[in-house]
Amino acid sequence: MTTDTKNTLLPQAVERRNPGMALDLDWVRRVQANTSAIERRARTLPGRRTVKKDVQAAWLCKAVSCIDLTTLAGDDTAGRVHRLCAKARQPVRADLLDALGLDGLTVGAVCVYHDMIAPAVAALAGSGIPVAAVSTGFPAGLSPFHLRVQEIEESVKAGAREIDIVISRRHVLTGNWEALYDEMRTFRAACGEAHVKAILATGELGTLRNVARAALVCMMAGADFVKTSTGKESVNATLPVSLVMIRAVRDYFSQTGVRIGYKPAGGISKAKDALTYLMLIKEELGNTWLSPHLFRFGASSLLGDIERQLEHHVTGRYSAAYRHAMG
Ligand SMILES: O=C[C@H](O)COP(=O)(O)O
Repeated sequence: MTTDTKNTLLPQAVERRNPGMALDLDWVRRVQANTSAIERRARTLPGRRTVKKDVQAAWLCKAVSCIDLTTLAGDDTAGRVHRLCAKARQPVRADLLDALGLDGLTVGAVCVYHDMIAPAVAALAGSGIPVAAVSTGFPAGLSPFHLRVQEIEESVKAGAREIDIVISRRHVLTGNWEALYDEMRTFRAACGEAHVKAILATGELGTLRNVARAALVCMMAGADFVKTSTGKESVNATLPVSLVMIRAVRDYFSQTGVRIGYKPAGGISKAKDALTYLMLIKEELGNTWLSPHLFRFGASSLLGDIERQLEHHVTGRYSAAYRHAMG
């Protein structure tokens, strides 16, 4: 992979949405997941394919451009969100960026709870960085349905350009694909022009087959992205789950010609893990998906480790982690 020709990784205009399609239950029921084969393939990924030096630095910058820089804590304040947004605008120190030959670099989005949209929108004004809001009774998604829909509408009105919804896990666990489809369809309609990411909460779906089927149904109902986790489940993003979801994205593309984005989220905090995910995307989906339009990391602390690695690449030294702290 090379860096973009103009040496900038700044936000670009948004491309085509997923229009969705009618629910195709035959297709959903045909979907299987060979757990042992998937786990075997996942075990081959970390550390096997390494990229070195300049290429690695370019990949790490690409990873930064794909981060949904996230704060989803009960004690979030406008001050914390302002600091996070300052980091989103300039995720890597200017001297490091210079040494890496990049003119511009931002993260993909800033992801917050509904109440923090206004300070985030204000702090990101003019940057082109979208605000993503978690809505629909995040993280459990168990508030009354009409309130979940209303929350989306309020978040869009407050300026969120991306909405991360949580699905009702029980629809998956009971195989009620019609209910999941209708729910997702309603959420997507409430989003209007805002892009919608469907959080599957894969750690609570029981089986990889359920993960594959849930991803497919959400795509049929118009999800622009499928996302693994809220970050609040006991098991969040994993490589086997990612393989299953990425292959669902690939199948959906081959059947419909529509590209859906993928967002692993929760527990991704190391630069080397980010590289593994980028390799996985490249190998399974191809270079087109290595773009913030089609790939995001949901992460609160990944950026700090990537910046440390980039600093090491440029200066040959590591500084203490607190020098790259946020919040
Ligand atoms: O969607 C993003 C996650 O909530 C972030 O999870 P993390 O704090 O484990 O990086």
